Amino acid sequence: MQEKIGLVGSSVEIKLLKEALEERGLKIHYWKKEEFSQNSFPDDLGLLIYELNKNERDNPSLLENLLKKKNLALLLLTEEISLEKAIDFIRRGARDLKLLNTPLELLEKAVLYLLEERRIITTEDIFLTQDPRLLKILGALEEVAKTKASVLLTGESGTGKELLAKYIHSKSPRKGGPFIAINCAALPETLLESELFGFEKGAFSGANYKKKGKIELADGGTLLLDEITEMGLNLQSKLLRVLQEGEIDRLGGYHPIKVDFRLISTTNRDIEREVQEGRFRSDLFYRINVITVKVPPLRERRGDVKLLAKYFLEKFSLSYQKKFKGFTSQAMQFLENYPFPGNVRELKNMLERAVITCLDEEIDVKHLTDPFSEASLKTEESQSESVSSVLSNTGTNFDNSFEEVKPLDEIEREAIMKALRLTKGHKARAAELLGITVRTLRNKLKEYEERGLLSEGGF
Ligand SMILES: Nc1ncnc2c1ncn2[C@@H]1O[C@H](COP(=O)(O)OP(=O)(O)OP(=O)(O)O)[C@@H](O)[C@H]1O
Repeated sequence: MQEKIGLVGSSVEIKLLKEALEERGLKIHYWKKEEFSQNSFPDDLGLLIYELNKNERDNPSLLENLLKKKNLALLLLTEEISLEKAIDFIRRGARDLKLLNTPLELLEKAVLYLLEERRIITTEDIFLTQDPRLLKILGALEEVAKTKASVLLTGESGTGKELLAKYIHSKSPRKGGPFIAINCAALPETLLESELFGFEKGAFSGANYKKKGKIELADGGTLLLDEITEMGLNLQSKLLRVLQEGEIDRLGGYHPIKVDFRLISTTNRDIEREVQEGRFRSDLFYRINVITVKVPPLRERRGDVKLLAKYFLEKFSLSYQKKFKGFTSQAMQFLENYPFPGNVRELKNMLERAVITCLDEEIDVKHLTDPFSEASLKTEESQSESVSSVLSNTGTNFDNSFEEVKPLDEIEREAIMKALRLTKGHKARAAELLGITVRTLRNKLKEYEERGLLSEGGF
């Protein structure tokens, strides 16, 4: 999606704009003025940011070929221009026109607005990172993407596994094909089977029509099996057969159907342990993990917090049409120290909530913390006190007393127990408060139970 942005120009402003957009993780096709030809550039450009030279500024017909391209949003950047000429450009098909001395921030906004409008950046998040380990992984995955190798993505919930799977698909020769995802934990076994394999009319009572399964729908593209470790042993054997034979049998079908797809699987469980304990077939395990990537939790790549926080702030400001100067220094400090048990998903939810609730110019700690949390339910006067209590509850430590630093998994467990206490054991509400999925919460509780960390009396 991202390569659909082009930029033409040689002025300092254009270069600064290019840098600013790249810092947001956007990929840009860039041409110097003398290198660009109106007649040959990628067909799939959705937005072209184009700097006018003096000749072009005085004579809009010189841009005729660009202006008449229906599917291209053209943003023109220019030095002083007469109102009459500016209107002429817009009439002839330019989408927007800005002066080169417009502040960079506003130029960026105009570009982001058009990207939103063209759905170049709204529908999907761009996988943003500046973490050296993840950048290396992205580079390696670009190579892997060219092959058909199965990829297993492991890592905690909310770390971006599904987004990474989409990244692999977008870099693969199959990118023009479908990307089909199914969450194996979300459906009971029999439903999952019919969703995956499809069925013929009359295959079982209630099958009044023929339905293609997700595997068949992924033909020519990529199939993402989210939470593959939640699949039962019976279905695992069927999946293994598909991978071995390259064909599927619809339920109730007479003939196998050839399928060609790349498999990407994800799990946030210790899959090797699942194999050792007999819950996951070892032969299937070897088939699905030709390449394994462990996506690190957000707390282990603190540099990404700032980058992602700014990105989500921009994204949601655009969606909700609000304007903010940025974060207060306390808010930034909070973000930099908060452990994010729900990873990027939690950060994203936090920023969306902040954008909705903030009526000030800057996002402050009070906007980042959940309005339904215990601390936030206190009165206005005690707000600053409650903010510091939120910080200390989450293990944030602004002095140098090392003995107060707790291991992150302990802080995480305390946060979970507190959420359960506050919601009187209501798992869905607790998960919402924590910014994680109910499934993750269940998995965590199961793990605590196995480790004997749950007290007899409940939370
Ligand atoms: N590096 C990133 N850049 C931008 N957005 C991100 C990034 N990582 C995750 N996100 C966003 O955070 C949310 C959670 O990501 P995603 O669903 O990919 O996580 P996951 O690891 O698959 O979670 P789960 O295991 O719970 O399914 C999504 O909205 C995704 O777009």
